[in-house]
Amino acid sequence: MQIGIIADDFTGASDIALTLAEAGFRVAQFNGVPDTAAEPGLQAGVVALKSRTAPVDQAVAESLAACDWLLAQGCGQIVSKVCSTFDSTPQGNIGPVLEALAGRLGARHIMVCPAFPENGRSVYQGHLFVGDRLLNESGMQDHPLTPMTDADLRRVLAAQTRWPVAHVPAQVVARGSDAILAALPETPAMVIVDAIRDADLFTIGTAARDQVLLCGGSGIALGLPANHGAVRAEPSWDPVSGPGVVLSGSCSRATRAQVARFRERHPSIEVSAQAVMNGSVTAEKLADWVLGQAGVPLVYSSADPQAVLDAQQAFGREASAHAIEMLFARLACILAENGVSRIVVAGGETSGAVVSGLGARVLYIGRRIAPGVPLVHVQGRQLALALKSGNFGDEQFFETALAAMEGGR
Ligand SMILES: Nc1ncnc2c1ncn2[C@@H]1O[C@H](COP(=O)(O)OP(=O)(O)O)[C@@H](O)[C@H]1O
Ligand SMILES: O=C(O)[C@@H](O)C(=O)COP(=O)(O)O
Repeated sequence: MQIGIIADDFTGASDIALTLAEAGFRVAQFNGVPDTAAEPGLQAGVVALKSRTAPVDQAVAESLAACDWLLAQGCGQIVSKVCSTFDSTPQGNIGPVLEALAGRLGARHIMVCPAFPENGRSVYQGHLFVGDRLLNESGMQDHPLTPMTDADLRRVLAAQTRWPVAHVPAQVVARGSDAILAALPETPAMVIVDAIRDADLFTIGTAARDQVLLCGGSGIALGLPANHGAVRAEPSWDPVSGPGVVLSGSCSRATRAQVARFRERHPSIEVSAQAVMNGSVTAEKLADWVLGQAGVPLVYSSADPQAVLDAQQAFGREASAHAIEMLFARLACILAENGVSRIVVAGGETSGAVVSGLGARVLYIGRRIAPGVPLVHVQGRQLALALKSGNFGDEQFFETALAAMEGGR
């Protein structure tokens, strides 16, 4: 393997795995740190962790374990994959994880760029935009676990690390990869690099040829396979048919619109945090309901910011999130055991829980359903998944994903 990715959540992992696959690399997603060697012939491995919201010590330990495994597979470059909206808790895992990885790898500079222009995330003058809004006005300020209230990435990162945080502005990036390298400070630093177009990310990829450690969203990987001579290609997909289900634990704006649309045309059931916490809803009861439906049903806990806030005030932020995630994990496990073979999941934390519930250790990446979301196939099983990041996909995403799994559109 040449490039190793440590992803802080599962949707993010499949997002960057798609970028690498489309750039022509043979890639697999590993859910958690594997305890055996990877199959031969892979050029990139993505280790998916559920560390974005974990306590700092745990996130650091898991990231180092992932790094060690990737180094043992031969990787010469490590990418720490974070969200394109730079999601982190107020305690902040991104800075401490990068410090630890830099220590392990001997990195002096860490270029940091979460831009994903195709999905509207751009970094300009150190600030992160979602479309034409600053991050803190994009809806991310209401995220259930990682509210983002500051768009200045230099300030966000500086609050999480003892390292100096430098900045390479768009004007320098536009001058090319040598200009980026020349702009890196002489002393060790984390460096926010602006990118507003894919072309900027390709330039950053070229500049990063000899950098042992990088940090970013999936866009940071756009130009990396070309450094190894890879040529762009569409990943292949073997169709999977059979019963399907949509599981949505994401409360992000895009997901709520997708839920609203899907509900109009398909059987659906809402799960409230209250019902999960008082035990009146269980995975077993939900599975009975799902398996009794004609067509593809939707189970969702997706709720607006006020409902989420009410639940958090009543039961606690972590406790309500954890209980809902465990419900989806158990539900997915029962459904797969009963023949459900197409599962669309909305939400990064939710996807982590579901994939763990399914006991899926290795995922192969198929073609794209939407920017940042590939079809994925669980190794050794007739089971297709789509792990959709909260804010990705258009309103028809769920229907598109289910059809794409069967080979159609
Ligand atoms: N109704 C709800 N009330 C409180 N928390 C919720 C509710 N529904 C989902 N959650 C929690 O919110 C979090 C959503 O995060 P995630 O799945 O990563 O979605 P996204 O990709 O949109 O960020 C999960 O931990 C989930 O369990
Ligand atoms: O970079 C991104 O935006 C995604 O790859 C990602 O990490 C999304 O996280 P969630 O919104 O929590 O699914």
